[in-house]
Amino acid sequence: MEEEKLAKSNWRNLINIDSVYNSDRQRQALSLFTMIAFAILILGFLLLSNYDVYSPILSVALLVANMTIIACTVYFFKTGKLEVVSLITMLIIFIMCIALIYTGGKENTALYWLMFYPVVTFATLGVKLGLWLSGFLLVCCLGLLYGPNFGQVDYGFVEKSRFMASFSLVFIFSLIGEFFRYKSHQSIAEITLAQKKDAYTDQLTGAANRRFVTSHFFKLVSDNPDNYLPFSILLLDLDHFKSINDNYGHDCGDTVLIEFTKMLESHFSSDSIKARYGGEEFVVILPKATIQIAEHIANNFRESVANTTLLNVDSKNVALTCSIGVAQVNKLSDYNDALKQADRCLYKAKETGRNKVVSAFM
Ligand SMILES: Nc1nc2c(ncn2[C@@H]2O[C@H](COP(=O)(O)OP(=O)(O)OP(=O)(O)O)[C@@H](O)[C@H]2O)c(=O)[nH]1
Repeated sequence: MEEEKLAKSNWRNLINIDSVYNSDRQRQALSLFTMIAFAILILGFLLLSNYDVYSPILSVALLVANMTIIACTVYFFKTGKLEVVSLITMLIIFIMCIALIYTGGKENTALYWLMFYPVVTFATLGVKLGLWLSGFLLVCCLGLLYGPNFGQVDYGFVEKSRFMASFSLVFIFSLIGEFFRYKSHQSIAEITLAQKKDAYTDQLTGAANRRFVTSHFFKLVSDNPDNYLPFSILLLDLDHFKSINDNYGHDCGDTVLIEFTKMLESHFSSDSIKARYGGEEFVVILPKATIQIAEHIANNFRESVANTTLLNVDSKNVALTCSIGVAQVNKLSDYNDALKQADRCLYKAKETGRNKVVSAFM
């Protein structure tokens, strides 16, 4: 599609792929809460069966971790703030991991329990935050296992080195897995956006098509009615267009449609929607415009079409005009009725001589 043709088509910026991002968010939420369910059970079980063996520091850390993730789950269901909940949960589990290494857990087996941390952090927080939190835990492990003694338990040399090696591998593999998952998700999102834009674009003129209006624009209006309603519909139709095709050929007819679309783009404000509804029929939607304003704008446009050369054949200008029917939409459910009204007005404009604007207001 020519860039020039679409230069002013800011309707394309209205197209989004929220559904793709919502399904990724759903994946993140499902991962987090399934893992949380397991974590609550395991932490509860460990605490109940080992409270007499664990050091008080570890028992308190496990209890606080369990209470916090239960509170976070409740908070998520009340507010839907997934990112905040994921971050708080992983920070609390981070502190629990430090307490585990520091105290050694039951019979100094704490190190085994740390392996899950990078896997869960990358899956729930993504590459950047996963890198920060898991990387920081790796550094803390290094400090606690090989650094100065702050009262932490002593692990054997072989145990420490094997743990560091395997924990680093889990960290690196989790990072690689999440990085490429993120990259492929981005490509899928870009492909989906391109396909969606393509599906909503009229191939000949580069204007929006009818599907854009009924599938996408309607949703925008129902989500933000105050930004759009009331709006006016202009139904535009080129006069005697068939004779252009018959006299100058189909390619010339196509050129006229493209030039007419460029006129629509340049004449109407960038927040209005201009769509080709089929053949030589176009719809312009003017947000927050009453029928009186729309009728005035439509008349200006009709005049400028009549005064513009849309087609020049053998250095001769071919005169073209358009007829326009106008109607107002006060609520979205009225759209189809208003479109029929605009269609009746357009028919009247054609019947009464063409190169006219007829509005449902008159
Ligand atoms: N070149 C070209 N012609 C098209 C296209 N789509 C529809 N048409 C032609 O548009 C013409 C529409 O003709 P009519 O519906 O009779 O309307 P009209 O000649 O404009 O007459 P009035 O609307 O009554 O003024 C037909 O000849 C279609 O073949 C297109 O994409 N390209």
